[in-house]
Amino acid sequence: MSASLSILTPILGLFFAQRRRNLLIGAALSATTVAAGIALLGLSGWFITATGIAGLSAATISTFDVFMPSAGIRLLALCRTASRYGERLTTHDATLSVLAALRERLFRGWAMPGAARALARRPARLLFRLTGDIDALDSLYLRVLVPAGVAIVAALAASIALGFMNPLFGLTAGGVLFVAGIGIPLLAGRRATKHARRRTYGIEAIRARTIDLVAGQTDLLMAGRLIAQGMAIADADRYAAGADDRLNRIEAAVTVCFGLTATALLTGSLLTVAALAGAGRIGPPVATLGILIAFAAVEPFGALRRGAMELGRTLLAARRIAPRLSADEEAHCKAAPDPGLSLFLDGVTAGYDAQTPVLRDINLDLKAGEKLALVGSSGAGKSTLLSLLAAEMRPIQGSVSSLDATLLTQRTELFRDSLRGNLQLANPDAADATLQEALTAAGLLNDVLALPRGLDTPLGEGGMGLSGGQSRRLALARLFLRDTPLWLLDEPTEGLDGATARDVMNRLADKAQGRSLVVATHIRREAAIADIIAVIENGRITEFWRRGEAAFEKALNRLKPD
Ligand SMILES: Nc1ncnc2c1ncn2[C@@H]1O[C@H](COP(=O)(O)OP(=O)(O)OP(=O)(O)O)[C@@H](O)[C@H]1O
Repeated sequence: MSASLSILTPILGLFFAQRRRNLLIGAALSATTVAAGIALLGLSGWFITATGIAGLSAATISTFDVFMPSAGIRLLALCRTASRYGERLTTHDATLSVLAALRERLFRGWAMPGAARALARRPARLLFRLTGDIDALDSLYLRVLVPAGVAIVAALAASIALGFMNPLFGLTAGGVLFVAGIGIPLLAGRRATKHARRRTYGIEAIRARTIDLVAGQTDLLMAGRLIAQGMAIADADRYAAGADDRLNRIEAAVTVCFGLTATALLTGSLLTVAALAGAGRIGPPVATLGILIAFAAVEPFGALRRGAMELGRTLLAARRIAPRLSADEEAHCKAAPDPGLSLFLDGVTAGYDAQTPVLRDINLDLKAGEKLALVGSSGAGKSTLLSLLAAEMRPIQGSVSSLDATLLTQRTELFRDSLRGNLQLANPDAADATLQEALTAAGLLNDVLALPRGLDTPLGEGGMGLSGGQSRRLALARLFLRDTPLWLLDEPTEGLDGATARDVMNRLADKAQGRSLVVATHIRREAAIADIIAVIENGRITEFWRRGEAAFEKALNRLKPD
């Protein structure tokens, strides 16, 4: 368990690094609320009993001071209300702002090179990290740490107060409160971890399968798998519900344990104060005070019940998020090549798993400003090489260094946003004039100006509302807005008609002047832009020709004609 708790260290570090003052003030106010509540209940009990006894005789009725205790009760009541209000304000504000910062940090991590591939492979899982896991962390401070701290303060305060009546009484009550109050939530947290993890996986599966059902409805229907997919969702639902059921049982067991502890403590306290009062060591008002203090000291432990259940979920969330927090950002940054080079690969082996490398022993360098075409049959490893250069993946062996690069993938990724929003992804600060310049270079400005809302035209999911050619030109305009010294293009004109494709390539060649370019292609018109052709077969570079060499033209002529 201590190993599990150590997982919380980076998360706690983040909490306290960001809003240390507010979190500490919140915890202090929380402890004040509980201490005031215990004192209020104890003092009220003492006051009622003492007043009743004083009223029994005419001699004491006139000397009994009712003003001080009642003023004390009013003060404690006010203090409790004010500190509870202040605590809610401070702790919730601090927690929410820490979580917002954490969400931003994770999001930035996933916007880095390398993350797109992971996101594409496990979209549901990563979405859950940003939503469910971060939400689970808000329990860490509010429902686990603060209640645990407050419960310890309450146990200490009760132990000291009862210790004044009888040291053994104080020690025993404090011991029971500590052992049960902290032990039960820890045990429950430990038992809940497995089920919390299952519940999380179940919910992830429900989300992923439901998205597949909605997005792939037509394909599923054609393959006769629609009902099977529905059943797969029901399976995931049953799995999550089973885990939920186990968690509810654990929660119910915690409630029973806390109830039994509270009853045992109260019974013990009642018997102890009765014995002390019987022996004349304390009077009836102090006996009432003792029982009520024990009664009030149990209350904060009730709040830990929820925390105990959340502990499993929180530990799991922390375990999943912590590596991302400690992952050094430089790990994803590529090394820069020697001056004068735009990229340098030395003995590179790479692949999607270490057992089956896709690229083997690749040695390649490209001077700054040179343009390289990667050709080879389908599945040879061209796109994989581009991913390596874009730092989307890391080599299994060897080293890769390249200048800052922009990757234009085979698919045009357009979002449900305005045309302007889709363009500004490449350069969030770009003004309309810059966007229009990029659109002109991509040959799309006239089409955009013909639209009634121009740059404000909303696009549907996946760029719906634009033709294939227009979408590709929009992707091109986005590339032009990225002023990086190296552009990586994966079949940039695939799927376009000949005239549009030639136009796109001319515009690309224009804009690429002075930059380095690597284009993965099967088509002659795309490779024709290059100074060098590298042929990849089965993950190895088998040929390497420079413009001017006879074999360069031969290699070009082997490609698919325009
Ligand atoms: N995300 C992935 N996970 C696992 N294997 C992959 C992944 N992407 C590609 N591969 C495999 O890696 C090998 C090389 O694929 P890659 O896409 O690099 O080839 P390519 O030369 O670009 O092909 P094409 O010309 O058809 O685009 C193929 O066997 C492919 O199945």
